[in-house]
Amino acid sequence: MRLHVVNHPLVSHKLTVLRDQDTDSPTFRRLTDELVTLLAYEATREVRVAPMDITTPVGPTTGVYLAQPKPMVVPILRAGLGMLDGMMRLLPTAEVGFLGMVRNEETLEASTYAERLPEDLSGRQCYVLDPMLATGGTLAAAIRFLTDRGADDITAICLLAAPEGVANLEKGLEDLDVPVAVVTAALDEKLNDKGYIVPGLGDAGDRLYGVAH
Ligand SMILES: O=P(O)(O)OC[C@H]1O[C@H](OP(=O)(O)OP(=O)(O)O)[C@H](O)[C@@H]1O
Ligand SMILES: O=c1cc[nH]c(=O)[nH]1
Ligand SMILES: [Mg+2]
Repeated sequence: MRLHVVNHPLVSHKLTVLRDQDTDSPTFRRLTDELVTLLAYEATREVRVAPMDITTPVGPTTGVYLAQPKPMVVPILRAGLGMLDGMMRLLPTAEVGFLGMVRNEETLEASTYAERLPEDLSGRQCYVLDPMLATGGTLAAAIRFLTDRGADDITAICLLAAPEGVANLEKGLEDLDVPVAVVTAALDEKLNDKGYIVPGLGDAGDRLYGVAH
């Protein structure tokens, strides 16, 4: 598994405001959107392209276009939905599939409550969107779900990651014969005893959309 922590002053600045407990929901949503677009630029570095001949007003040349099959963008509900527009701004022709997952706040086990994805993802590059990589349980299950359907290249975009979650993910996917990359704006210090990222930003879903329970 490849971990890429995007090191850029604009990313750090936006992330600082995002983390601030006094940042309200509308601002939190806008900053999430902006951060994702910046992270997506790095995350799509290996997106598959094919050569294409075109003619400019001055003469012929060969460029590239996004290869078929189209990339699949997979936001993990709820919080990942806040990252979708920012991603689609860079990859407007991608397809979108949805995974609804929730972490049990007592056991920290992730479970899937909804899915809307093609049965066959053979040969598809998938971009998973989830702001928080905490214990890694949610992302590990999501990646396994996609590779079980044939996805052959997975990149996850997360706003924040915890070292424990990265290690768990690496271990949990050891047997997987599919390249996996995680692109994040920051690798934080640790998890607290409730499985929250420290210093983190709190509950991403609640800060985007309001308290769920
Ligand atoms: O790495 P993990 O320990 O599995 O935790 C991370 C998950 O927890 C949060 O989702 P949550 O269960 O709060 O659902 P929500 O997005 O609906 O708020 C977050 O959005 C991730 O999906
Ligand atoms: O810090 C955390 C951990 C899991 N989910 C969140 O939204 N935040
Ligand atoms: Mg939540």
